[in-house]
Amino acid sequence: MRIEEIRLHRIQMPLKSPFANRLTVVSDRELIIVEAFDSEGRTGLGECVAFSEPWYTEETVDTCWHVMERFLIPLALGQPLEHPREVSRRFAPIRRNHMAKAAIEGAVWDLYCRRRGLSLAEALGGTRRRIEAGVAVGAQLTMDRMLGAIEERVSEGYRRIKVKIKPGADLRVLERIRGAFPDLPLMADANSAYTLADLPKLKQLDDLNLLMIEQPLAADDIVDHAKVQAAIQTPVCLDESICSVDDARRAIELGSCRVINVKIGRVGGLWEAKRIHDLCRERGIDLWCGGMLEAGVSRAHNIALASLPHFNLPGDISASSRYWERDVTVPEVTVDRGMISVPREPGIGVELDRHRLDEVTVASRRYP
Ligand SMILES: O=C(O)CCC(=O)c1ccccc1C(=O)O
Ligand SMILES: [Mg+2]
Repeated sequence: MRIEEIRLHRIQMPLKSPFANRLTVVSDRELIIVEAFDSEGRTGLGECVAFSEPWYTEETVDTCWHVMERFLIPLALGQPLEHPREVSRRFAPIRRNHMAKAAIEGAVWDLYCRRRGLSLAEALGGTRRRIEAGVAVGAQLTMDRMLGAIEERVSEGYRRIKVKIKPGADLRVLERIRGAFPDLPLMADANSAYTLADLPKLKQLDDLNLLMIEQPLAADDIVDHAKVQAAIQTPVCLDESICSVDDARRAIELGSCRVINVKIGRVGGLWEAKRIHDLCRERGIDLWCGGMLEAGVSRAHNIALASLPHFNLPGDISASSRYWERDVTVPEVTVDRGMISVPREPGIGVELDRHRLDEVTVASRRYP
């Protein structure tokens, strides 16, 4: 197969309600939708999940557009590709820029699958027909609102709730939530809010029966996380620290985590994500698929990935309606008694809603 043309669409969509964590508040989500075309005019879809500002990783919508336009798209166009796994090899001369790479690679996967009449889940080795849905609740202004937001998600059927914590809003908040929902599968994401000096506080979380604590320490650390995991009973999950299968291997060897949250964008694509899946299965490390407040294209990629057998915990994969009044893809993703169906149509199983895409597009370009 040859990629003859690539189109980028920069979009901006308001979230139904702002999503707050300790680092930022996201109200308007900017994203880049990627279309890759073969010579027969078939299309594959990708989505770049970088944010407008570099608070989660160093990439932004602008840096991704630049890196795709200037470096990645020229490498992707023209030369024949046998299989999407070759894309990451072709991008290897470009350092990092994982979200930019994953966006193009994702479009190539979708195109490859549509050409072959395979669903993305099948092509990746997925075995589940339905996956468990979990949901993240953003920081709230008051405790009552937090409990109300959780109640709402629980009544929608979500199988696991994640809340954001930071110093000053951690133990007390979690105790209140635990008091109101004694049996709820509950976890906390710190987005690097703590240091080793907070170890006594992190130990106190052990009484709360949390599924895990996500990314307590720095985004670039795996050494101190090993000290935390050795000192506490609650499983440590790494998010920001894992940017490749090699990062995952080193973290596992050091004992830095018992769980990994894999995000396709953060690790540079589906192929790398699948390799992390295979490694976690071999080493007995729990695994789930994270979220990026994404639109329907990336959501569809996540669902296909999470159908692999070792995704053994509910991820941050929620219904389209969790974040969007109207998404750029159809059909929308729905949650039925806490489960999401894995599409069986060729490719990612969703199409662009052109009318909606046009409504939210701020810039489009085609290459070459
Ligand atoms: O529901 C989602 O899409 C994920 C919510 C979430 O926690 C998150 C959202 C944006 C960036 C980072 C994170 C995170 O997992 O740390
Ligand atoms: Mg996280």
